[in-house]
Amino acid sequence: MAVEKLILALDVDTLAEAQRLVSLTADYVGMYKVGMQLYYSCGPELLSWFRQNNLRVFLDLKLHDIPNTVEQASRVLASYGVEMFNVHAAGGPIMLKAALAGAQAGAVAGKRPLLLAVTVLTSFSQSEWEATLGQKEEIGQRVQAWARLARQCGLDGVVASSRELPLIQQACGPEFVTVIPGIRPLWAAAGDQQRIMTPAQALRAGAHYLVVGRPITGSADPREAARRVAEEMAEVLAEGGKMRC
Ligand SMILES: O=C(O)c1cc(=O)[nH]c(=O)n1[C@@H]1O[C@H](COP(=O)(O)O)[C@@H](O)[C@H]1O
Repeated sequence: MAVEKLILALDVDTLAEAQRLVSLTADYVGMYKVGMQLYYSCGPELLSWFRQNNLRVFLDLKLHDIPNTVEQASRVLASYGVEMFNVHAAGGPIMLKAALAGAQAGAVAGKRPLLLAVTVLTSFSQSEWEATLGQKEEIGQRVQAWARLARQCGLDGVVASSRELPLIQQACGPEFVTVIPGIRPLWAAAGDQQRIMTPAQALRAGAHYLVVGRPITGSADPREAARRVAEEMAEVLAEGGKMRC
């Protein structure tokens, strides 16, 4: 059965390849992420295929520009009827509020997408963050500050690594949506991801959604890889269900 909290990152070049991955994984995956690679390659028309097939989409284009540009782009993205999309928290409060206004203006049938703020990319380690960007603070502190800012600006949640979940929850409460990439089952290679956790660890830490890409899409058997991730998640979710009873 599909795990609603599992988002598969369709980082491929063509709609045909995306469709192949969807047909292999639809039994296990709750939502699909369309990111820069697929969107820039195919254009917005590809989203109509997802709409026609009632597939939920996280449109990951990470907007970051002056407020007016982000507001107008957000209006356009919201009009595609996607479930969620994202902007960079580093754009600051005026840009974040402009993104929200744009999302509201583009809402389809009165329903706007969830708007998420990307915090510190999961590909940064603390040492690289300090050495290459000259940052002085802990990544966790920056993520927490940006999560708090996003919430104050009316956004629905953040994209962050699972390691920062306690700090985000402390600042923003348990309802603030957390979308967590940098997910690596024990059997998958980390690649360029630095701040990682397994699906089970991330769910136990309280993540609302997990984003998984290459461990599934780069596998020789994407269907089996998706099944294994979904099974690991379902076990933890079942534990949570028992605890609540
Ligand atoms: O916004 C994102 O989705 C995102 C933010 C982030 O900090 N780290 C991150 O990996 N992502 C995206 O999540 C996906 C992770 O893919 P894999 O590393 O292949 O599992 C990619 O499509 C990234 O673009």
